[in-house]
Amino acid sequence: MEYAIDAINITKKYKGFTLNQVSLRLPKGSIMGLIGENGAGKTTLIKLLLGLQHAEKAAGAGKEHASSIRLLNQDINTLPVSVREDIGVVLDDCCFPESLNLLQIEQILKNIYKNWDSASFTHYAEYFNLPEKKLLKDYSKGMKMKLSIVAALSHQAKLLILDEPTSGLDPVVRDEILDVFMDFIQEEDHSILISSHITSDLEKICDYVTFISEGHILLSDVKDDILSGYGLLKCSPQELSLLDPTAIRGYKRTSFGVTALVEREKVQGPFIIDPVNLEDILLYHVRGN
Ligand SMILES: Nc1ncnc2c1ncn2[C@@H]1O[C@H](COP(=O)(O)OP(=O)(O)OP(=O)(O)O)[C@@H](O)[C@H]1O
Repeated sequence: MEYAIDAINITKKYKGFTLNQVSLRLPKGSIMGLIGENGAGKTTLIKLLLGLQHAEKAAGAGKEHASSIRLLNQDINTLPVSVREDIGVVLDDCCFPESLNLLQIEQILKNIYKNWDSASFTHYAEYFNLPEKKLLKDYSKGMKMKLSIVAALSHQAKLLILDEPTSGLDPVVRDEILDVFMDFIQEEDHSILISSHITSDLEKICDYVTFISEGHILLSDVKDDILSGYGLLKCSPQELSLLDPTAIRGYKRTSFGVTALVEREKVQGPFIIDPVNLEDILLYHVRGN
């Protein structure tokens, strides 16, 4: 399988936080969602992938400690400018000068990107109803986010890396943005990594999902396999204690007994297991006893 992102054993240490030997592989042609609680390490991981932060040197000499980040088949440390242009980035803060308007920003971007596509920029700016003459400082939060997305989509990128591109936006705008991402992914060599707290957005568009918590990857797999492989089991504490412990990923006490996140195939017996969503999976992994 070819990977748009192939990151192995990435470690980053801050005071009080370690992103610990994280690996992440995004198959070419697909969308992966990155889900985790506040402070889980999503932005740190994204910045490492983009080379905006540097990972720690590998701990040992052996192959099992080897660490590398490859984007579009190139090592991040030696990424040619031409490949950098193939990566569209949206970070959670808008990085354009506030004193400029849309047209002035386009002039700057045109000079930066060799593959700049003015027609695409105009198309997406119109699609998102972005005013041409208004200064950026007078844009709403949603407009600024849309502008970042329009820019990322206008230099013929093959890989989009998006840090919370729909956070703080209303459902209508989010839906418009998700449609644009779905459109982008129609090209078979296009791929997207997207982090979000809005798990329903990720549930709509992602092929793969990676859960991260406290600097560790909890789970990374095909979204449909995750959703069909896990379920919520309501039972008594006694029944829970009889289950294979490895089947239980977390549980909460309720007024009726307990509700547990379980791996369906490891549960024997006449239990009814309810379907689960991505939010439940994160909550039970992180907060379930
Ligand atoms: N430059 C930095 N210096 C020190 N600590 C940092 C730095 N950047 C991030 N951290 C710490 O790393 C941890 C992970 O932060 P990160 O921003 O990656 O989380 P996140 O999953 O993106 O969170 P959120 O969902 O709130 O945006 C936090 O404890 C944060 O304080």
